Parts: sequence; C-alpha cells; structure tokens
Amino acid sequence: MLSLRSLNKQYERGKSVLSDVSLDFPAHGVVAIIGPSGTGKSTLIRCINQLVEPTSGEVWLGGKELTKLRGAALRAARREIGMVFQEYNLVERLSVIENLLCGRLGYVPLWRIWTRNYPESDIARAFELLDRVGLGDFATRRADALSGGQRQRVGIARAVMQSPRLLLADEPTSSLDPRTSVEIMTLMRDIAAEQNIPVIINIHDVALARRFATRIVGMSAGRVVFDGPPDELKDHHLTEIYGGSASGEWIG
Ligand SMILES: Nc1ncnc2c1ncn2[C@@H]1O[C@H](COP(=O)(O)OP(=O)(O)OP(=O)(O)O)[C@@H](O)[C@H]1O
Repeated sequence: MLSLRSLNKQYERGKSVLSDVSLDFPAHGVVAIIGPSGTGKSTLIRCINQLVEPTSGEVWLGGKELTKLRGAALRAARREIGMVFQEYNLVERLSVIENLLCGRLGYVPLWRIWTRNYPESDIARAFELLDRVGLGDFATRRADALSGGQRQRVGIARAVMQSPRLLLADEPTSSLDPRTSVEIMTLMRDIAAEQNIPVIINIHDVALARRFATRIVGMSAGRVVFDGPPDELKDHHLTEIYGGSASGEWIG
C-alpha cells in the first residue's frame, strides 16, 4: 500500500538525517515508529506526505510515486493522507465543527470555504464524526476552549474528514497526560480499523507503542534498526535504539 524505497534526507549537505530507509506498510494495522529525540522520526513521517522533500529515494502510495508529483497532482495525492499533529494544529478561533470541515479543504471549491457554504453531505459527515470521537455536544464550541484531549479528538476527526487512505500521526500524545494518551491511542486504533485504513504513529512512549501497535519500527541515527511485532522487541533492541541506559525507565 505504502512503500518507502531508499529514502535519504539531508537538511544540510553532508549531514544525513535519514539514511537509506526502505519500508513497506500494509493496508491495515498500527505501525509505531520509535527512537530517541532527533533521530529522524518526524522527518520520516513528513517525507511520506511530502511536507519534507526527501533528498533521494522514492515514496509510493497505492501505485503512485509521490516523490515524482508536483503542483495539483501532489495536492490531490496529499488529500489521501490524513495527518494528526502533536500540537493539534486547529484553527483556534473557529468552532469545532468548522475545524472538521477544514478537513474537506482539498475537496470543495474555495468559494465554499470563504462563504462557509459547505455541502450538506459534508456537514452531516462532520456531525457524525464528532459523535464518533465523543464530542457531539461540542460542535459550536470554539477550538481554543477545549482541553488537550478534546483538541486531539477534533484533530483525529478532521483527518478522517479527508477520507484518507492512510493516517499519519506525529507524536499525537506527547502533550497529553497518561490517561488521555491511552484514550487517544485507543481512538486512533479503532477509528483506523473502522475506516479500514492503516495508521503510522511517531511515538516516544515505548509502553504505548507496545500496547497499541501491530508493528514497531525502531530508528537510531536516521536508520531503521528494528522492524517487527511488539513481542519481538527485546531489551537489546531497545539498547540499540536508545543507547545504553542504566535506569531502563523507557522500557515499557
Ligand atoms: N527544517 C529543518 N532544517 C534543518 N534541520 C532539521 C529540520 N527539521 C529537522 N531537522 C534536524 O533533523 C534531525 C531530525 O529531526 P526530527 O524532528 O526528524 O527528529 P525526531 O526523531 O522526530 O525528534 P523528536 O523525537 O525530538 O521530535 C534533528 O537533528 C533536527 O534538528
């Protein structure tokens, strides 16, 4: 479904942030990408939807090479990839329901956005999704009056409004308390399964990755050093990914 071939990224000449990353992702399931800070996880996720342009290598989604696309063709391909952000990226002064409708931005003509004249079917879908993420009573509330967990629920619903074939999440729980983090991971896993799409999540918390992922990709210094199911991720892999740690407190 999604295939990364020999991806390399250098923001500065001679300094590789991603080195020869090749991964194939299936059409279902939760893949967690783990690794220490600065190891290139966000860069990898952003190379998938081309928010970051790889220095070399290929990204294929559903038979299309995204790395070759430009302009309107790239925008159309990006619509098929939903993204959930650590800091939610909501439009703070807009209502919750309008934030969801922003997920249709790539699909409806701009005049409809400017005049806030969305198709009835989009509005109905937005209300349906709001109910699904447990915020049915919050439609008219401004985004800046929500808690972090509620914001992330809106972020997830907005991403699903795009009708994506793939969901990416960049540290979606880093700003949340442990209980809310579990709720958000549960929601992402379940909603992706309901939509029949895969989800790829960058995550610092190894315990959450183990609990929710069907597959874990471990990165170190821009390279993939582990790729397998959670029960195959052993302490020596974690040592390779994170380096030696006396406390081992990150081992979930
Ligand atoms: N736009 C940029 N320009 C230059 N360097 C960048 C840019 N974005 C990221 N980097 C560098 O690339 C490296 C990898 O960053 P990246 O954000 O991908 O890592 P990460 O594993 O997601 O880290 P974290 O877990 O802390 O978010 C870092 O050294 C970072 O400083």
